[in-house]
Amino acid sequence: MKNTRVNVAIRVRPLLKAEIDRGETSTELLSVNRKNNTISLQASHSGKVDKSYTFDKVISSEATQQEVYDELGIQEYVKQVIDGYHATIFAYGQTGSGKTFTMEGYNYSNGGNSKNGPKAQIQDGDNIGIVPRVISSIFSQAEDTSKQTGYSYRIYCSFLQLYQEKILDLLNPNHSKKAAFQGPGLKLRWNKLDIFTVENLYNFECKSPEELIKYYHSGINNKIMSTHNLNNASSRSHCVFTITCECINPAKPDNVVVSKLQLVDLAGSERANQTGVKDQMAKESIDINKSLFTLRQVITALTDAKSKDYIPYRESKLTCLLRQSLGGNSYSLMISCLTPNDKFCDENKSTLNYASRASCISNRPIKNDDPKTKLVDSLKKQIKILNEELIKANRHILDLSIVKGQQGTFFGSEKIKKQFKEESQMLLTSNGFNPMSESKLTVKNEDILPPLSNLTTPEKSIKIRTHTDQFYDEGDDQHFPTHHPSPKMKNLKSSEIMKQETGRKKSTAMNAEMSKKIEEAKEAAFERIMHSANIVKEVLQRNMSLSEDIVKNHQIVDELNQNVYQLQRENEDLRERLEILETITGKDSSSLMKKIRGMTRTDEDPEDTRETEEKPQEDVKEYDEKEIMVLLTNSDDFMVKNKQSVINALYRLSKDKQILSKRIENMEKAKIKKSHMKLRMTNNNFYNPNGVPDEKGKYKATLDEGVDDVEPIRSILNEDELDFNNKYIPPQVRKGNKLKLAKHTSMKDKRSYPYQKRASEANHSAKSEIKIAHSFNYASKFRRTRESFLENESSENRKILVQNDSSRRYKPGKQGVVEERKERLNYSSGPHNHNLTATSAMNFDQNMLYNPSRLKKSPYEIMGYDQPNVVQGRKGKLPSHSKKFRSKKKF
Ligand SMILES: Nc1ncnc2c1ncn2[C@@H]1O[C@H](COP(=O)(O)OP(=O)(O)OP(=O)(O)O)[C@@H](O)[C@H]1O
Repeated sequence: MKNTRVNVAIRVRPLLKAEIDRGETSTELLSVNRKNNTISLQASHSGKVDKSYTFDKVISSEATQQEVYDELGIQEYVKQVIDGYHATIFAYGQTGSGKTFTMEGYNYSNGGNSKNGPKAQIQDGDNIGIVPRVISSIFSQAEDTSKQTGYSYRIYCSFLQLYQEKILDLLNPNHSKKAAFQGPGLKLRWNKLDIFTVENLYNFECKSPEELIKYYHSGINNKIMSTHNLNNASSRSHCVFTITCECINPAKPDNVVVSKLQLVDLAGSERANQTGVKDQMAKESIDINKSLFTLRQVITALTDAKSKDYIPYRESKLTCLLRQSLGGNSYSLMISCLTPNDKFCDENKSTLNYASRASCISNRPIKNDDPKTKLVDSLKKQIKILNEELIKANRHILDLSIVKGQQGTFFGSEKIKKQFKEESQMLLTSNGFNPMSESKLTVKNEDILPPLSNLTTPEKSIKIRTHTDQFYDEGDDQHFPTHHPSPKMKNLKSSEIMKQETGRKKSTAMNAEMSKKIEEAKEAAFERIMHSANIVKEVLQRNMSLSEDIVKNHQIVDELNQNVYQLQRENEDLRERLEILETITGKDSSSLMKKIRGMTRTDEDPEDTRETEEKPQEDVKEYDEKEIMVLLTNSDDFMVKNKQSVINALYRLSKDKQILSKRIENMEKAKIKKSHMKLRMTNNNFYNPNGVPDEKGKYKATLDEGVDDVEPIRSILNEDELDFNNKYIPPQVRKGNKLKLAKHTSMKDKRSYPYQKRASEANHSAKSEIKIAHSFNYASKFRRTRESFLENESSENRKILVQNDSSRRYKPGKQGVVEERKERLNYSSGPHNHNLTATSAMNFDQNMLYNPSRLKKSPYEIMGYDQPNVVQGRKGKLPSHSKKFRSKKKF
């Protein structure tokens, strides 16, 4: 198994005729060097190179489809699949950048009344893209390999689209019906190895390229396309065409190798203000952006050493489907498409950044052998190792048997036993033993010596002699007849014995002297060695301390790089969150973006900075959005506050939006009932964003039961910003600041309890009153937020938005001047009535929200968190709305 990177190629499309007609330009913002495979991005119109990137392949706009196919080495990927490996080719980039053109290459009709939008005009020719070329190539490659190896191949195909997080089968006719879009779609299952498979997906066997391409074309016709400002035929779903290849070896018919080639055409990221999409298409756009956001998170996590432990594959079905392609066992190629249009410099930069990150992802392709065959192979390997061990053991027994002069008992297969017996017989005969005297040689611990076969010949002979001498001294006549001393010794005369004795003494003395000298020499040598070893040790120690220093320095550099990288990531995160904000609110955040860019840019683009400085600061206390701006512009710790304030703003906006829609609904009902406007408030209006119930357990309603506020901004929240109920946790609470949490809880209790007590005494549904008050709070808060939005809207939009706001009972004005205060609803209230007059509600509203000093001190405001103020008043009384009372009252 070898590691391989995800290969990344860049393709820049030419400027389209429609773009030229609109007067859009491509003023070398992207300069492509096809030779070096580099692409540089120039800082807007300044001519300065902003950043230069190098990829595996960079293809400029004039390249033909055939050149793209050849230069990207698509044939190689097909070959890997034939050889039994998985491969993935996917196109990535913003909308209209040429992904579908690269993968399919067909022209699209102009949509019209067609059910699924523009239709592909299937044609053959030079313009066909990667998939049709792969289809014709895979069969020919399979045939060639089959001729060489004798293997046979079976080819299958499946085609799915991921539309609004639903998997739909493009080859299943039922899935192209409208009902299918409303259904749950196909299920995604995964196994222990985290391999995801789509349940019940049609998989057709194809005998020829014609059959395969027929299925591909029928799938293309079923996919959902639409027209928007940036693309006449824009994919509204991510499409995955999978070619499965089964390879059968006739010698091992049970071993079927199954490999897959995934060809993915992703939908492009898009901005609502550029594409001009509305209604259903706007929803599609949010889903596309969400899944691409997760894809980018996966790419980031795979290349970030810190977050490698958790890769968020499961957060989107798209990333589940690409699990094996990114950080998995597949050969992968990412084709990042760019548009040369100057307008999309930021989008191109983002694409290039993620492409360059993706090129650092490493995959581990493995051959997809049949699991049974894999097991058999591994068992065979084990048997081989065990046989080798057995041979070693037998050799050991053989050596011992020679030493003892006996035939040993050998182990293993008959063949091995026979081989060793013959060898041992030969050796015993050559050493003068009787090979026939076979005995059971028991191997004791002390017998286990290093195998003699491993030693060189002289050593071997010495060893054998040592053992034989040992037996000789013991006088083992029977087994060592040729070496037995007794007969010779008996025949020696005494003088000869004497001579031998003297000679032996002399030689012993000489030997002793020699051994003394040797010992001395040894000691001297040892000292010298020790001295040298000490020097080496010192040098090594010095080296070690030096290398430690180097490692430390590297760590410091790494940390610094990490910090820089982190800042860049946060900056990009912010941009993306703003995009999502823009998609949610339908509002152009480009002015905000400009400011942020102005903030982060220090040395360049003085124009932007000036613009930020010149814009007068407005009353920050009055408007939430301006509060954010102040945070953004004045903060030292820019990134942290910036992120938090954007989250707060998103959070408030999403809440306000939902509350407003509820409010509108209620008001509509009220209108119908004319004289008896009963505001039946359900628990839904009442919520406790921190999920902390009061001590009486009265405030059980949580975000989950009430408005599901987190969902629209969920994708931009980090794990640690949500509690186990998936609720957003404000930073102060998250940090475990118990004091603040306690204060926050007790204040809420103080304010709520007397009111409830009073309500129960009066047999009055305080709850519903509180809820109404909340509802009004929301409405007016929304109004304030809306006012700030309206300021930036064109007069036309402003008019429409104001008209649409059916809950607009208060005219815009500073510090809550209620102009329609006189309005009384024809509706009675009393202690036994479960409802509350609109006047009372207005009073709550006025009292609680339009007193700026109170607002300023609200704990929720201090915490940067938008909690509706719980009704506050004197015990047992409804809070007064008189000016006098209002001015006295304080938190
Ligand atoms: N290399 C190219 N040469 C000529 N025309 C191209 C090239 N690339 C793209 N185009 C044209 O640009 C337009 C947009 O391309 P395409 O539909 O492939 O974009 P896309 O990235 O798939 O967009 P979306 O994400 O919205 O589906 C099409 O009209 C296509 O024909």
